[in-house]
Amino acid sequence: MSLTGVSTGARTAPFRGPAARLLARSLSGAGGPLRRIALWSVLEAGPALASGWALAAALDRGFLAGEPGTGLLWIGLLATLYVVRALAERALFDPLAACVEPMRDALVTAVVDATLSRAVRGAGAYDAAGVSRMTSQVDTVRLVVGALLRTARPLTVTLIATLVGLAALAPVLAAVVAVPLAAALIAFAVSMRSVIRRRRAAVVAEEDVAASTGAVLGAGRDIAALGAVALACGTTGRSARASARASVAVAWAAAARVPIVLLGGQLPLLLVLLAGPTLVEEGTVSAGEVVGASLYVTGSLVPALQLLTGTVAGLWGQLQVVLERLAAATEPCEEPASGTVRGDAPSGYRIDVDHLTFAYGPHAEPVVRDVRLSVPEGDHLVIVGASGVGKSTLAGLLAGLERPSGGRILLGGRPVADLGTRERPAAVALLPQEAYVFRGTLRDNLRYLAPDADPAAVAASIAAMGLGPVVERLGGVDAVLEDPAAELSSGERQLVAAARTWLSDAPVVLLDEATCHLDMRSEAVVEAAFAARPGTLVVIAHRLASALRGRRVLLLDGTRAVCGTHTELLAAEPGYAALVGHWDGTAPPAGRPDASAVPGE
Ligand SMILES: Nc1ncnc2c1ncn2[C@@H]1O[C@H](COP(=O)(O)OP(=O)(O)OP(=O)(O)O)[C@@H](O)[C@H]1O
Repeated sequence: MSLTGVSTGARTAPFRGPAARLLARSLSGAGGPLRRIALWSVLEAGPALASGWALAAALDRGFLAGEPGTGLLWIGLLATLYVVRALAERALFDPLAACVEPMRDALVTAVVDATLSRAVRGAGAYDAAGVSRMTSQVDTVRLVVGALLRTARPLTVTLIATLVGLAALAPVLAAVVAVPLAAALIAFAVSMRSVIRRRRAAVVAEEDVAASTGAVLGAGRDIAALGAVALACGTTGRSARASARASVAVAWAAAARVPIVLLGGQLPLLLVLLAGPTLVEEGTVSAGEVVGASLYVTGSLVPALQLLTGTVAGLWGQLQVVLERLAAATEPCEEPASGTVRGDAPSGYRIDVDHLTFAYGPHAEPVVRDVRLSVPEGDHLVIVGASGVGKSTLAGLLAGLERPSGGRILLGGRPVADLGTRERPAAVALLPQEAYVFRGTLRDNLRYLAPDADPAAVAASIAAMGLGPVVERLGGVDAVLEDPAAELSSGERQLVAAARTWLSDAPVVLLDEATCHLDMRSEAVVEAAFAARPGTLVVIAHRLASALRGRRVLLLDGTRAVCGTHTELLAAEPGYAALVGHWDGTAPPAGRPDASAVPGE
């Protein structure tokens, strides 16, 4: 099983499709630093280009020709090139950082954007653990790209410079080296397919271990109570063994690359040494050129091939797999109805709930079952019920955030779930428990749903919510909230979010325990302000006082939805009386529920 749902199929070619596009997108602003890196790489290539050539000259024109001073001069030149390379390597760190750090920011932004837009559009559950896992994968990409720029780049430069240097020194020896080297590079490219396939399988297997271990740890008490320890251990053990097998397969793929170094590095050296004496005798090459060619092979080619088949191959495979997973997770989801109302716009804002049923999965028990309800324009309805009975689910359905599994909800005659992403919050404002105050001024926060609100309207919303002391403490509505989570308490954040909703034009407001962090007095102020605001108010209550303030109460008891006034429900519904008793400890008097209430029948 893959946690991110990425296929483990046979797609093995490196950097195609979404993974390549994601990498290109994240590096799109790095043109300048990449050009600087390329420039410094040319200087870095000096020793690889000139080492064999300088050594051959030192021997042929210096030490072997009885001119040790000239020989030393050539050796000195080579040493200078090494110093220049060291300086170039040092200068590379700045452009490297300028390349990978913005890339990390771009990837994190893409991950968070995709997760938020999926959650907002209802295309997937909000997955905080997934965001955390993906941001750690982003860090892996940053580290691997940084490491590849430090290894693969000089490696490529070295390979090219070595071949150029060798060809300039002794073309015949260059030909001897080039043929097995080309064969080795082709074998390497082919082997990378299997490396990436095996590495992908290893990552998926690791995720399986994490998932199965997490499931077992999360249900530890249940497993112990069932006496199913052996069964649970068997499951996680199988995942662990599969992961170990996948890791061994990766190691075999790495080991299988050793012959590539023998083919592309050691064999050319052998050929140069075998052919050298004959070529020297024929006068085709000098002794110094044979030694110089050997230095090109042993000093540059063999280390480069070792680096290529070891570190670089591993990093490349890792980058490919991680980018694939990030690309799958950050694929944009479709914008429903391009933010417009499908079909006709709602006429009015009466809510009609007809045989509404909703389950969180195709095989799950319905949380909301066959509910019928009418909420006329301007109503003040309070929804109550035991914890977990489905109140928030119903609120989400009324706000059009969830689509009914059966039945329908009409707002002004139009299915609320069909409203576009812009019209929906303008028609139905859902204020949940977790108030979100974003970074910026208080004024921008308050006017988010009503960008045209004038200062007087903003001041009215502040007064209506009793937010004045908070605004004063922060230094006015234009004070910038740098870190709202730290600067405001949970209750203050709820007040800001409430004022924002109060200021909006939404004709229907749903308060889903939106005042749970306020004291009773502040909660009364907020609910009274919303009740006095034109439009419909639906409150999910967590206190008796909220139920008492409503015009009607809808009781969810898990099997039915019963609607009536507080007095009527108290009289006729033992479940409601029990809830009220739980809230304030009083015994319910007798009475009769509202006959017009529309429970599931
Ligand atoms: N996204 C979800 N996926 C699956 N099940 C869910 C999801 N959200 C809620 N549930 C389940 O649906 C049921 C109803 O949850 P809901 O939050 O609507 O109840 P509630 O009455 O609002 O509870 P509370 O008063 O504790 O907030 C619960 O059993 C809950 O575990």
